[in-house]
Amino acid sequence: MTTERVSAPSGDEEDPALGYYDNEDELEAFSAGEPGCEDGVLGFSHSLSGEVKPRILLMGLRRSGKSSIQKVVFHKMSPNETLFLESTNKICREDVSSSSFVSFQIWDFPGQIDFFDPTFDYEMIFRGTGALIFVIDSQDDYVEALSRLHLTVTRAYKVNPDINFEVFIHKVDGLSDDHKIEKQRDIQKRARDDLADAGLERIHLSFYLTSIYDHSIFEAFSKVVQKLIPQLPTLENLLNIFISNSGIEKAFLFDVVSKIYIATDSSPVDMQTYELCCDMIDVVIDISCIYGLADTETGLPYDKESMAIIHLNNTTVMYLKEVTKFLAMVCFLRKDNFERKGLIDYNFHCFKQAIQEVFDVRVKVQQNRKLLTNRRWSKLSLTNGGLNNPR
Ligand SMILES: Nc1nc2c(ncn2[C@@H]2O[C@H](COP(=O)(O)OP(=O)(O)OP(=O)(O)O)[C@@H](O)[C@H]2O)c(=O)[nH]1
Repeated sequence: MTTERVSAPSGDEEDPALGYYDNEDELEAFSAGEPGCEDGVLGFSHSLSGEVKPRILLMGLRRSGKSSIQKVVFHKMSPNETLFLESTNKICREDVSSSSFVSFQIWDFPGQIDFFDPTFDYEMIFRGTGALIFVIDSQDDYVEALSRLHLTVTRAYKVNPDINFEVFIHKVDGLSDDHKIEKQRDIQKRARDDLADAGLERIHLSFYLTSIYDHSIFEAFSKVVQKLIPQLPTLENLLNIFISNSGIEKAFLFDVVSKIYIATDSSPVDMQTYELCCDMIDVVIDISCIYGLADTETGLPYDKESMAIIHLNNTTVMYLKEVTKFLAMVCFLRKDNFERKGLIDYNFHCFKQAIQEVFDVRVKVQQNRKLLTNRRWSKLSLTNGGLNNPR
């Protein structure tokens, strides 16, 4: 996945598929109201181009672990290195675009920000938001975090009831299993009671137990991202058809860099299977990085030929194959069924073609949107004597 800091914000069009809306005026208003923003991190010079990306906000009290989550998941930072992260004092916006399917912006908020300062245009922020992740430090007293969560969620809901509210009960690595469950139950109950007391029980909060020291943070992020992929039901369907015709037990579609799985078939996911997939991707990428040649476009040593087969000691076979330049399919199947590898490969070929068609539709939608935007701009510049042309 390519992660980059961007200076140009995304488009202003209403996205029929995603239902998000960005607007240049709004962005500029926000920019003006947030004096601490760095150019190049939050430069809102021109937003009327390109694709609208769903926005994921990372919020929570200071030192709850927001920046660490972002660095570990999207920058491959080792968890121990996060000990040396400095406190964030500006909103950091980052574009994560690895494919048409996994493409969004992450906004990391400083913990100490006065979120409801009148100069801070929170309405604009929430209006274009797809998911709000609220991080609660489970190793700390969470009373203040809960009241902050309540305030944030209720304000955000008023502006945009379509936001997915995701609560990460974070840093659970220090807790025993019983303790984890107890904490989750307590936090969940208090948060929901607070909403019920305010007559807002219709607001749905999803809870996840997370830690950067294991795979739980990747799994939680996968679920958050999946909710923002409008093609998810189609992808799931394609995977169901693929596995039922190939004698495969479980299949995941992974983003190879972040190890976020963007879709899986409809059978339940267990953590161990997910962890094995992550380990397999690490092995493939690490070996390729050492001995392979990096693709000039993506910078990744991962291409059409990339594949791996691992025979586990319990008669299960893991099979990884490249789907697109950023995506890989990882499957689990019995050894006996792997004897029909020709059939699996043929079905995989059909699956890949179907995925390509889904991609093409999305690309067409984006191109049409771009055309429409350009037309609107040329009309605007004509009426203003050519002075308004942003280019
Ligand atoms: N044990 C443990 N520590 C964590 C975890 N995630 C983050 N931390 C630690 O928590 C501390 C604070 O992390 P940050 O990512 O800087 O927190 P933040 O929320 O971005 O803080 P601000 O920028 O001040 O808002 C760091 O020392 C991290 O190493 C985790 O899952 N487990």
